Amino acid sequence: MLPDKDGPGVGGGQSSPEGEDPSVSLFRDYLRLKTVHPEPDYDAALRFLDRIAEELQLPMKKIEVCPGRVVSIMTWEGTNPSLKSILLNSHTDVVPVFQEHWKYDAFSAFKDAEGNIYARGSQDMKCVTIQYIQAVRRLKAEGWKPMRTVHLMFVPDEEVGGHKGMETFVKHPEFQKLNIGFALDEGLANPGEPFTVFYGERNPWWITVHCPGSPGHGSRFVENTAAEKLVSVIINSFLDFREKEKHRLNTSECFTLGDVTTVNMTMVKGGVAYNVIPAEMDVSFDLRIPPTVNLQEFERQIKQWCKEAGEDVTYEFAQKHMNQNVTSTEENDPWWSTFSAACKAMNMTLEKEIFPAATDSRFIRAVGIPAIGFSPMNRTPILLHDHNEYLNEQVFLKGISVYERLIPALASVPAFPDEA
Ligand code: MET
Ligand SMILES: [Zn+2]
Ligand SMILES: [Zn+2]
Repeated sequence: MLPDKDGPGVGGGQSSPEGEDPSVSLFRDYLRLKTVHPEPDYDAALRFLDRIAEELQLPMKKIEVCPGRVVSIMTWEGTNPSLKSILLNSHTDVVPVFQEHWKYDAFSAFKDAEGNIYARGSQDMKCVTIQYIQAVRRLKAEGWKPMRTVHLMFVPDEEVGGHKGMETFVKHPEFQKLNIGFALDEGLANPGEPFTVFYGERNPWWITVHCPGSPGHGSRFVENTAAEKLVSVIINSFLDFREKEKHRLNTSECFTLGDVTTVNMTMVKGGVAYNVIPAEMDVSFDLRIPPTVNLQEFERQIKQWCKEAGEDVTYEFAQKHMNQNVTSTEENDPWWSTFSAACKAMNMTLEKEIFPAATDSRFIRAVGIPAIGFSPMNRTPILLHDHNEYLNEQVFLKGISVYERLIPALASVPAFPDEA
């Protein structure tokens, strides 16, 4: 089959490849925008979203949270706008690709004979962005109106830690003005029939351990070297702990990745020449810690590991998320019960988990707003950040219908006693 040569389509589907659902064409157009790190083309995404807002006839607000980093919000005002609103969140950026490992150009959104659409962002999370948009488009076309206001939010820089995106924006007065009661954000695919939903996340800690030591000539037995401390930190502490956690995950039937701590050594630095013993070596780790772990105790453990490696061994954090809020999935919680009942009514089975990586939901939960991570992709291998990331068009289309039911359900949650 020849690669698809159709140019970018338009939202209404005016230039869809023949026989293709216009929602699929719109999805593929969006996938072709190179919002890829390290230099995402955010302007292209903003132009795309501007056009959508115009088509949907929804007002769009843009807030530049940091230079060149704009959060945009399309607002569908509810019939009772004083009630708390519903947030449909998605990030616009995607992670880099190793093109040589891809079957197709990662930004061509090639669709194969089975309807699998290959592109960076097809699962993470451009699918969800377009699903929200198309669900809203259909609901508007049907003449339905929300009671609670619905905000569609498009955020930059999630994939690089959210510092110039959601982390900053949740503290902005414009965020508070949105008066959000409940948020939906990204989840993960599920290879089986059920859908996975995430009610919390592991805390990401990015840590660098500095190991100073005595320098000297590479031909001698110098005492107290940086390398000896580095080995002690790596082997006797972090990686030992890593093995224990891996064992805990592999021997427990009821654990998923989100229930244990992962540790990965991701960077090592140090040294200038073969024959010069360096005065310092640094090692960095990516840690992901479940919300059930006592973080103060865990940091004491890290401090102890460093101390055992040498009195002068220190550490610093590049990322240290401390908030452990999780979202209620009790049946008496009005948001959860509405969400789960709507899924049940569509015969969907849900698997509740802790998200193993990190999303912008952690910042939303940290300011006290309940958030559920959910990307409606079942029968789909988990391929986010991987080579040959794809999503089947039928799964994608089904997801639009899912939001077409979820949005009205959530926007109709009756006023709480404390709401105006
Ligand atoms: C820890 S910052 C978040 C970046 C990315 N989503 C990850 O989980 O690695
Ligand atoms: Zn994502
Ligand atoms: Zn991601």
